[in-house]
Amino acid sequence: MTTEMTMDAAALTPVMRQYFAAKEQYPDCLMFCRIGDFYELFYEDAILVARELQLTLTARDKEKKQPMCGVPYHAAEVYLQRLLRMGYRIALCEQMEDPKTVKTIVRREVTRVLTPGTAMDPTLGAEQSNYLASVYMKAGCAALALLDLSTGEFRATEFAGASAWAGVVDELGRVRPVELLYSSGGMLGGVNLAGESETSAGLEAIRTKTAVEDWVFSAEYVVPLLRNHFRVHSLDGMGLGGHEAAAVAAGALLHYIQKTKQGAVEHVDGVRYYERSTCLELDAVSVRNLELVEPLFSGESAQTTLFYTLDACCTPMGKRLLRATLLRPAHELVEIEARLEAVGEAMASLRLREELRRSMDGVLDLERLLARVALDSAGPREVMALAGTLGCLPGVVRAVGAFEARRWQELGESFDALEDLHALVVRTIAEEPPVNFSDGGVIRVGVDAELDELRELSRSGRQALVAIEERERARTGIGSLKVRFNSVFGYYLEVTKANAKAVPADYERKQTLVNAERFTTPELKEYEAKILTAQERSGEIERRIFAELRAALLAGAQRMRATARRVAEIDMLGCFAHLAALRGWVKPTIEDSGVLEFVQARHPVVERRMEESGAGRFVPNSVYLDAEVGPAVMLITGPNMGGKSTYLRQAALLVVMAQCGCFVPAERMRLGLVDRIYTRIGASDNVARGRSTFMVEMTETAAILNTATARSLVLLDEMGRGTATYDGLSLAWATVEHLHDRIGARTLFATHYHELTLLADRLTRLKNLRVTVKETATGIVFLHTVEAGPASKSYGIEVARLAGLPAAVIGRAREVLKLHERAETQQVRESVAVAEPKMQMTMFTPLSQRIVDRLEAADVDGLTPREALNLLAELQRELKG
Ligand SMILES: Nc1ncnc2c1ncn2[C@@H]1O[C@H](COP(=O)(O)OP(=O)(O)OP(=O)(O)O)[C@@H](O)[C@H]1O
Repeated sequence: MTTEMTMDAAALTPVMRQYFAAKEQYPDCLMFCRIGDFYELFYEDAILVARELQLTLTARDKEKKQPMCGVPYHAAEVYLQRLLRMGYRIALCEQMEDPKTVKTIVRREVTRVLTPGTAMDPTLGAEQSNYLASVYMKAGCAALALLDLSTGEFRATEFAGASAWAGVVDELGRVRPVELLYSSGGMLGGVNLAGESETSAGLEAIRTKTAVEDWVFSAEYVVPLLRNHFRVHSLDGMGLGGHEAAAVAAGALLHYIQKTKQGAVEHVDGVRYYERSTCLELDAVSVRNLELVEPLFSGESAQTTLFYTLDACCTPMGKRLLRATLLRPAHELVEIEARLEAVGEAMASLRLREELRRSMDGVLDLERLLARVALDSAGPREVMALAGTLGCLPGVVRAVGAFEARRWQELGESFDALEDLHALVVRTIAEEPPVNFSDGGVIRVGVDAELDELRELSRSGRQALVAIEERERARTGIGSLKVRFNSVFGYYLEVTKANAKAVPADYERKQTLVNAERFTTPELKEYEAKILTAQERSGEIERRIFAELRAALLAGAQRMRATARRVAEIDMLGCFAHLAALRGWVKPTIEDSGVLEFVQARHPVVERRMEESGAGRFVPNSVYLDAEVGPAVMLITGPNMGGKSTYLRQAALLVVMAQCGCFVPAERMRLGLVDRIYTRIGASDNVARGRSTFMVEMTETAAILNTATARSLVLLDEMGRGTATYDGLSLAWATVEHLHDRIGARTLFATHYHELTLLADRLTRLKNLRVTVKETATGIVFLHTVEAGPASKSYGIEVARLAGLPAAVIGRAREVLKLHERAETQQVRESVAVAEPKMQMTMFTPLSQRIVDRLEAADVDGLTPREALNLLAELQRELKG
């Protein structure tokens, strides 16, 4: 608030005083102040919102010192959502009394705070999540908690050691929360959240970062808070025992939800401790590079993602689980095999598979409907939709029961079909309830005797009115006379102006309009009172019964969420089976070894896109890697556009799919469990964020070399391209050696440096592969097959010719290339020699070292010419031996 505005505050109207009081409580929120039919904003908020939403800025006073703008109450939702999407926080300051009944100014209070992480965005896609995150760091340990209020999913994790914070940032980069909470006094606030470190891309993407008071982040405060909310004695059962930091992060989230008054959040009925090591780890860079769930560049079509290609799920829960699974594929043999077995069985029977998938046809978003019931934003129609979904569940269990695989059996046996809850809703709510409560008729006939009686009363009352209308028409002879109702005047008799003369003396005038006169009679008043009281009372009863129903449903929240999880898994496995059958995919063999083998495999996304666009057929390829006995490193050379990147990505995607429990597009695949996939692929768009491409590349490479294990899969594409040729070559060279000698990870290394292919002579577990081309009279044709051996030449100039570079430039480039190749061959011979440690040693035998020492010791200035000549002769003698 500026000084000028504070001064104004002294002479404020009562409404403005209320406004300032609210604003003081929620200084970081845009204050939407309800005044009559509008939400009004004032001062800086008004200026900002008018600009962001292109609203007209007005003022409350003549001098224009109190800027103001507003949006109509009934259309506010759209505006609020737009601001939330921009990352703003909003406080709703509502009228707490009915203006009609209050003589003085109505009381106003902030009833709810909307923030990107707490508000439900109605346009949120079924497969998307709306995570609110919170981070907490204490000595050597960094914790992260995530909550999706739209489904009730709530989990927390911890990272330890020197790279604990990097772990949190990486997880944030993968999960992409919309809002992040951190301790206002914590070190994170100042240092890392400002986005200073190289690894903070995960943080930069989060628009809304909210500082929460420091004291909230303490076990003393949050542990009882969590225990009370979940109604448990100890948090150990949720896996939080011994994970105090994770509990603190989770507790801070719960505190925030309560502080921002999100209403009843019974559907948030537990928090789960999770560990990343139980899954195949994918860092944020790889998730992005491999386009697992989002296209590489935002705004591009999502059709390039693995998620898009694999999503044949029938339910929103299935879609969300598929997406989450792609980000965290399994790393346990037993788990993966259980899924593959289930998929295989469902794939084998078209009839049973179709029955299973059809059984989920009517299943809507159980978790989100439940969340709406909990947050009290569900109307009668939503509750009926929930019932519709509950009604489908017995069919789902039946369909699952037809299978024999262990996983299907487990899912079927633990499946709670929630028949009691379904029956309860159906028993209580009318078959086709109105959208709004005020219309009445939400509760089914027969549920409450008093309600039925009152309804009968108002029905007969309305019939009586029809009778009155008819009788009065006959009595007055006015054919157009009508009995009508409005909320201000109640029931009345309406007569057109022209007929006003014929009105009898016992009519009491109520209101005069341009064309008509309105009257009442004592009899009409009496019926009016009867009908209105009956309606009011039945409204009360309907609301009470609805609230009871809501409470009963919420009491079953935990069961519903457990069922939703089962539906999600059934759906995802059904989807995998469907794809396997449709596209002829095969079951991968998973084992505990260092092997990665696929035969005649295809890139699932590229293949599908080629099919859809009619761009020809994808050429299948094979690979064989074995970290234990070799070959562990494959060096892939070949022309641009030859298919190197596609080959690399294909390997990673197949590993991800297999470890998710999905069949794969190949003739055969054998996979020793992969603990982590690392990718360093192509140029990223970090340049736009002000970082050099080379710096990013080296940071990513450093992360790989420092953390990859013998069980990892490493993909390196075009390493070293961002710097001078020899720098790049040397770095790539040393990197390959390190991966080969020290780490022994399964590695695919695509490169333009042909010099590297010479490494195959020296590194026993390295092999060369090349993408092939056919040279024809008119130029080169890409065959896209991968075969053993190094590429014979670069073809870069050929590709440039295909791209349409002028003939003169192409000709000259060929000349320059020849010159360089001659010089380079020489240089490379030398570098191979240097790379051999043995040869390096021969430069410094003990003998020559003595000569060097003597030369170094000689006092050149003090030597006479004769002494110098003697020394020289002596040294020469020694050398000649
Ligand atoms: N096996 C394949 N079958 C059919 N088309 C393929 C195959 N592999 C790649 N392609 C197509 O060839 C084109 C080039 O592939 P890719 O980008 O993988 O080549 P590259 O060798 O990595 O090129 P650069 O070195 O320029 O990055 C892409 O359009 C891709 O769809």
